Amino acid sequence: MDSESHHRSVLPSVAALAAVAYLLYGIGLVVYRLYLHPLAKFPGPRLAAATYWYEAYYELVKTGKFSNKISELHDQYGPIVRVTPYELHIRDSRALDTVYPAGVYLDKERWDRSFGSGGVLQTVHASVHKRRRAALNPMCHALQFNKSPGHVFADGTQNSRWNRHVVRRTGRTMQVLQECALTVSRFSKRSIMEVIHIVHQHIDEFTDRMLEYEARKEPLNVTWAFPALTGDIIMDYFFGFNYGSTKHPEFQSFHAAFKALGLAGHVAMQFPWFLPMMDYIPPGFAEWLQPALKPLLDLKRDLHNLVYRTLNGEDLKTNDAKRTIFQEILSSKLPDSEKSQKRLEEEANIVVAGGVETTAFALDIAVYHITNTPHIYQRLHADLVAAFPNRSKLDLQTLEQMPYLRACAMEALRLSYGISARNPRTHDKAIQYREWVIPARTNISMSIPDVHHDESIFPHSTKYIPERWLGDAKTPDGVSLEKFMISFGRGTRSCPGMNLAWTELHLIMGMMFRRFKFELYEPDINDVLMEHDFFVPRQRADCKGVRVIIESTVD
Ligand code: HEM
Repeated sequence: MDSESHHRSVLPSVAALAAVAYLLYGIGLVVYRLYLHPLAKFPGPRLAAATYWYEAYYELVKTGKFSNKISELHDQYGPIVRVTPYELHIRDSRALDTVYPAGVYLDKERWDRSFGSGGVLQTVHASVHKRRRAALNPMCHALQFNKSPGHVFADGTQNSRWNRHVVRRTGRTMQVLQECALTVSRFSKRSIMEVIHIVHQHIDEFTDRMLEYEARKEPLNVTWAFPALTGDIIMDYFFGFNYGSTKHPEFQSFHAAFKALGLAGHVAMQFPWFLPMMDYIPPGFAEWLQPALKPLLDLKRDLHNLVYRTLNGEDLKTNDAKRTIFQEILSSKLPDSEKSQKRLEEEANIVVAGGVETTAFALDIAVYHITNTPHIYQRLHADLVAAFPNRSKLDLQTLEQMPYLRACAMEALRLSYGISARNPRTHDKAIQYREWVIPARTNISMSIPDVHHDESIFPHSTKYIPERWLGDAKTPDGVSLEKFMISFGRGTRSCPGMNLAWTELHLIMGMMFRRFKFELYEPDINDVLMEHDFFVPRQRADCKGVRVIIESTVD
């Protein structure tokens, strides 16, 4: 036999051996996961315990429907279910403190697969997250005040050993604010006021656009308009410039691009090669494939340039905000490896992604339900008229003290969820949950929509009922209702953009419901209902968006 034919005869047997070895490995892995793995004793479908293809089927084939399936599994198996080979999901609002304990930095696994490892949101390791988060905090209006070390505040956060505590301005933290009285209120007002003129400026532009639609008697699609507004605010706030989306005739913003990305996060989660591959696709080709991606591709290009030039010491702001996020990170104590071009770009992308759609969707929900429920509109409008007899002057401080406005915003936040994805944490120690001992280093997740639709806490949970937040709102067993409003997450990884989001909600809702009244155009509840869990909640693909006919109020 010559050497060529010898090679030909050997090759198939090598391939066959490799195939057999792979098959045996696969069988061994499945047997291990089903019978020998420490999670083997936990309830759940065997297929989900055996392979990630179970998750992949519901996320990819059924398009973002694994969270629905998980709800069905909880109905069948109880409050704790093994949903993938290495993950337990809990549906039990009372377990929040166990999974997201106050002041404890925990690992968060797998989100880096969907979004890359550079942003704070998807950082896996607790120690790295802590450093990255500290570098961002000055941008997020962290408020610091004296309180004894170890003190646990009403929002569940624990005071650090430096005798300082970070307070954020949310409904929940109002209790914290009460605890520390005047000192914090003063700091809080000052920090918000540093950027308030920029927010006001964009809201004024938005008001002009509303007047334009009113004059033309044309319905305004707020589902498209709000991301333009929140996008301009975020861009100015973090990067010192904006794309003028609010002024754009069609409110061109990142919204269409985020919508078009839809499944991409789930694809990347299942196939680790997907994200790196995307980096190699020339932007022009990506835009040709999916024109809706243009604004995000522009953003990517602009952020790349901005980071590059900032790294070279240029000051590139076009507005009068104090510093850009890049200057903030570069002057932080992060090691140099954390200040690379790629890392800064990924961080920048994540704050845009985190701040634009979340706030906009909460506003959609508010506009839809308040307009659709006349008694809510009437009460809110009457409150606003009483607080602001002069319709053209609205100030944040007064708006923040209006209980019904706040209740309307809380209900919008509750029904918009923030993030619909399972929110995982990995604890270093074993955890006791009911009769179960969850082994150390297990990936445990809970989901915000589950808590927000817990009927024992929020009766008629699918309904928009601001009144549930009025007065000293409590659960039937006397726990503050705000403990279960987790749109901004919980614990050390909770949303750092809360201050800004609340400021936007107060000012935008205040302006809209003081100065205008609305009529829904072709109302469709599906415009504000989650159909797909694409990490953030997404509506049915054929939804046209919340559209309103605008009329200026005369009082
Ligand atoms: C209504 C508005 C918003 C909602 C409901 C919301 C919700 C959330 C949630 C649920 C998380 C994840 C928390 C976790 O992993 O436990 C998060 C994280 C984050 N959000 Fe927001 N967000 C909002 C607005 C904003 C804004 C305006 C910004 C930017 C200024 C922002 C920036 C971020 C960032 C950077 C993170 C990652 C934090 C970390 O992992 O430490 N968000 N947000």
